[in-house]
Amino acid sequence: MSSPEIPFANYQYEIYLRGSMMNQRPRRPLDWQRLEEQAAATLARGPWGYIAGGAGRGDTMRANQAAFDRWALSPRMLRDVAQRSTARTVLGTPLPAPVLLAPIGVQTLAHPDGELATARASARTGVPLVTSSASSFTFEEIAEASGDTPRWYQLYWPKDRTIATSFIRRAEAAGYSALVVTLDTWLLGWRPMDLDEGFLPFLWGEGNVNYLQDPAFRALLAAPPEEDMQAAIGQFAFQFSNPAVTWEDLAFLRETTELPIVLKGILRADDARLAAEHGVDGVIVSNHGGRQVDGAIGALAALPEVVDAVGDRLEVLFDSGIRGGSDALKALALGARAVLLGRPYMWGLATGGEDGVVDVVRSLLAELDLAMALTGHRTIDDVDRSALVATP
Ligand SMILES: Cc1cc2nc3c(=O)[nH]c(=O)nc-3n(C[C@H](O)[C@H](O)[C@H](O)COP(=O)(O)O)c2cc1C
Ligand SMILES: CCCCCCC(=O)C(=O)O
Repeated sequence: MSSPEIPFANYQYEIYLRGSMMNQRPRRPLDWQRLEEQAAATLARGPWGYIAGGAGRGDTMRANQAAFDRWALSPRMLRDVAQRSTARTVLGTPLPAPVLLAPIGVQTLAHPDGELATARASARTGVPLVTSSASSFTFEEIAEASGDTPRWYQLYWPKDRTIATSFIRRAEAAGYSALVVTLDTWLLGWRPMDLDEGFLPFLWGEGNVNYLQDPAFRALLAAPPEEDMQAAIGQFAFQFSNPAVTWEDLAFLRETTELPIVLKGILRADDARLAAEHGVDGVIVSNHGGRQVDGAIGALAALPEVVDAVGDRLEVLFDSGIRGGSDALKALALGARAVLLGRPYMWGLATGGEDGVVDVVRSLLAELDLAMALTGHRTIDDVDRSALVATP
């Protein structure tokens, strides 16, 4: 396990010390709302809309935030929190905290170093990155940049199984230790901000490097992409997603890899039970950050029923709406084994590249550590639903 550069609890004191002794202020706002505003001012309209935007009227994005407001932390006192740890093992891998960086595609939209910067930030903080199938650099390049920190690979399951198998083999060879299969984005949601701009970064433009360099993909082409890029991109657009997949197809993935398989996008107890019956190792309760079904349930509102249904059979992770340490603690208290951070690290990337992502991750870990301690818990395993009350 990689160790973070600075113990989380010391982070805020380091900031105060730098301010008072050296007159140095943080390079970027630590408040993520203000960081987001800075990112908005940094990015061009298309990339900004793509990253920040949601489906339809944005009701699901709002529901994600509202779901956190329905729970309040209920702090306990005098419980000796001097010695504590946020460490937790997730899918058999010890981590400094139950936090990962959610798969986010085409990160060069936010910064020219894209996923390489995020991967280096992952290496510096010990917080794993989940590399997207729609990454702007190859899985191999990103794996190398993430050093010894554990990393997971997210699959957008292609139509042709030879490509899926090739991607999985490449991910295994590059040292990814879990396979995340995203279930909620076989078709792209209705995204007015992108439609207004006519902006769809991952499908057109220069194509997807992971496909263009893949031997199984290239074998399907009449001419290599270097000779006929138009046809290669057409084939990529056709292959990229397979809306015909059903639960029965999971057997193929289970037979293809021994990596733990995690299904991302589960929002119901019955689907969670099906996941358990199909032999997967984990699920991520997520609505894709409100980017897919407008009017869908806030992701946190779905978490308790999924944990109650399958929490004793597989690991239940959570994303969609984490905007600070208290949010992470609420999700963990509701039974999430770990949480994934989404858009906020893109605001760090947009405003400060690798350092920007490091700052966002460190502030999340520091705030989580403090929220854990100030509510009277020494370890994450001590945190359960008794830490919460439902708000009236
Ligand atoms: C710009 C952007 C691109 C994304 N790309 C992917 C992707 O390639 N694969 C995936 O599984 N999820 C993707 N997601 C969804 C995230 O993994 C995660 O579910 C979501 O960001 C969580 O919501 P939040 O950012 O509001 O917390 C993307 C999200 C954003 C904002
Ligand atoms: C067929 C849809 C692919 C979407 C890839 C990127 C993504 O997940 C996003 O939310 O945008």
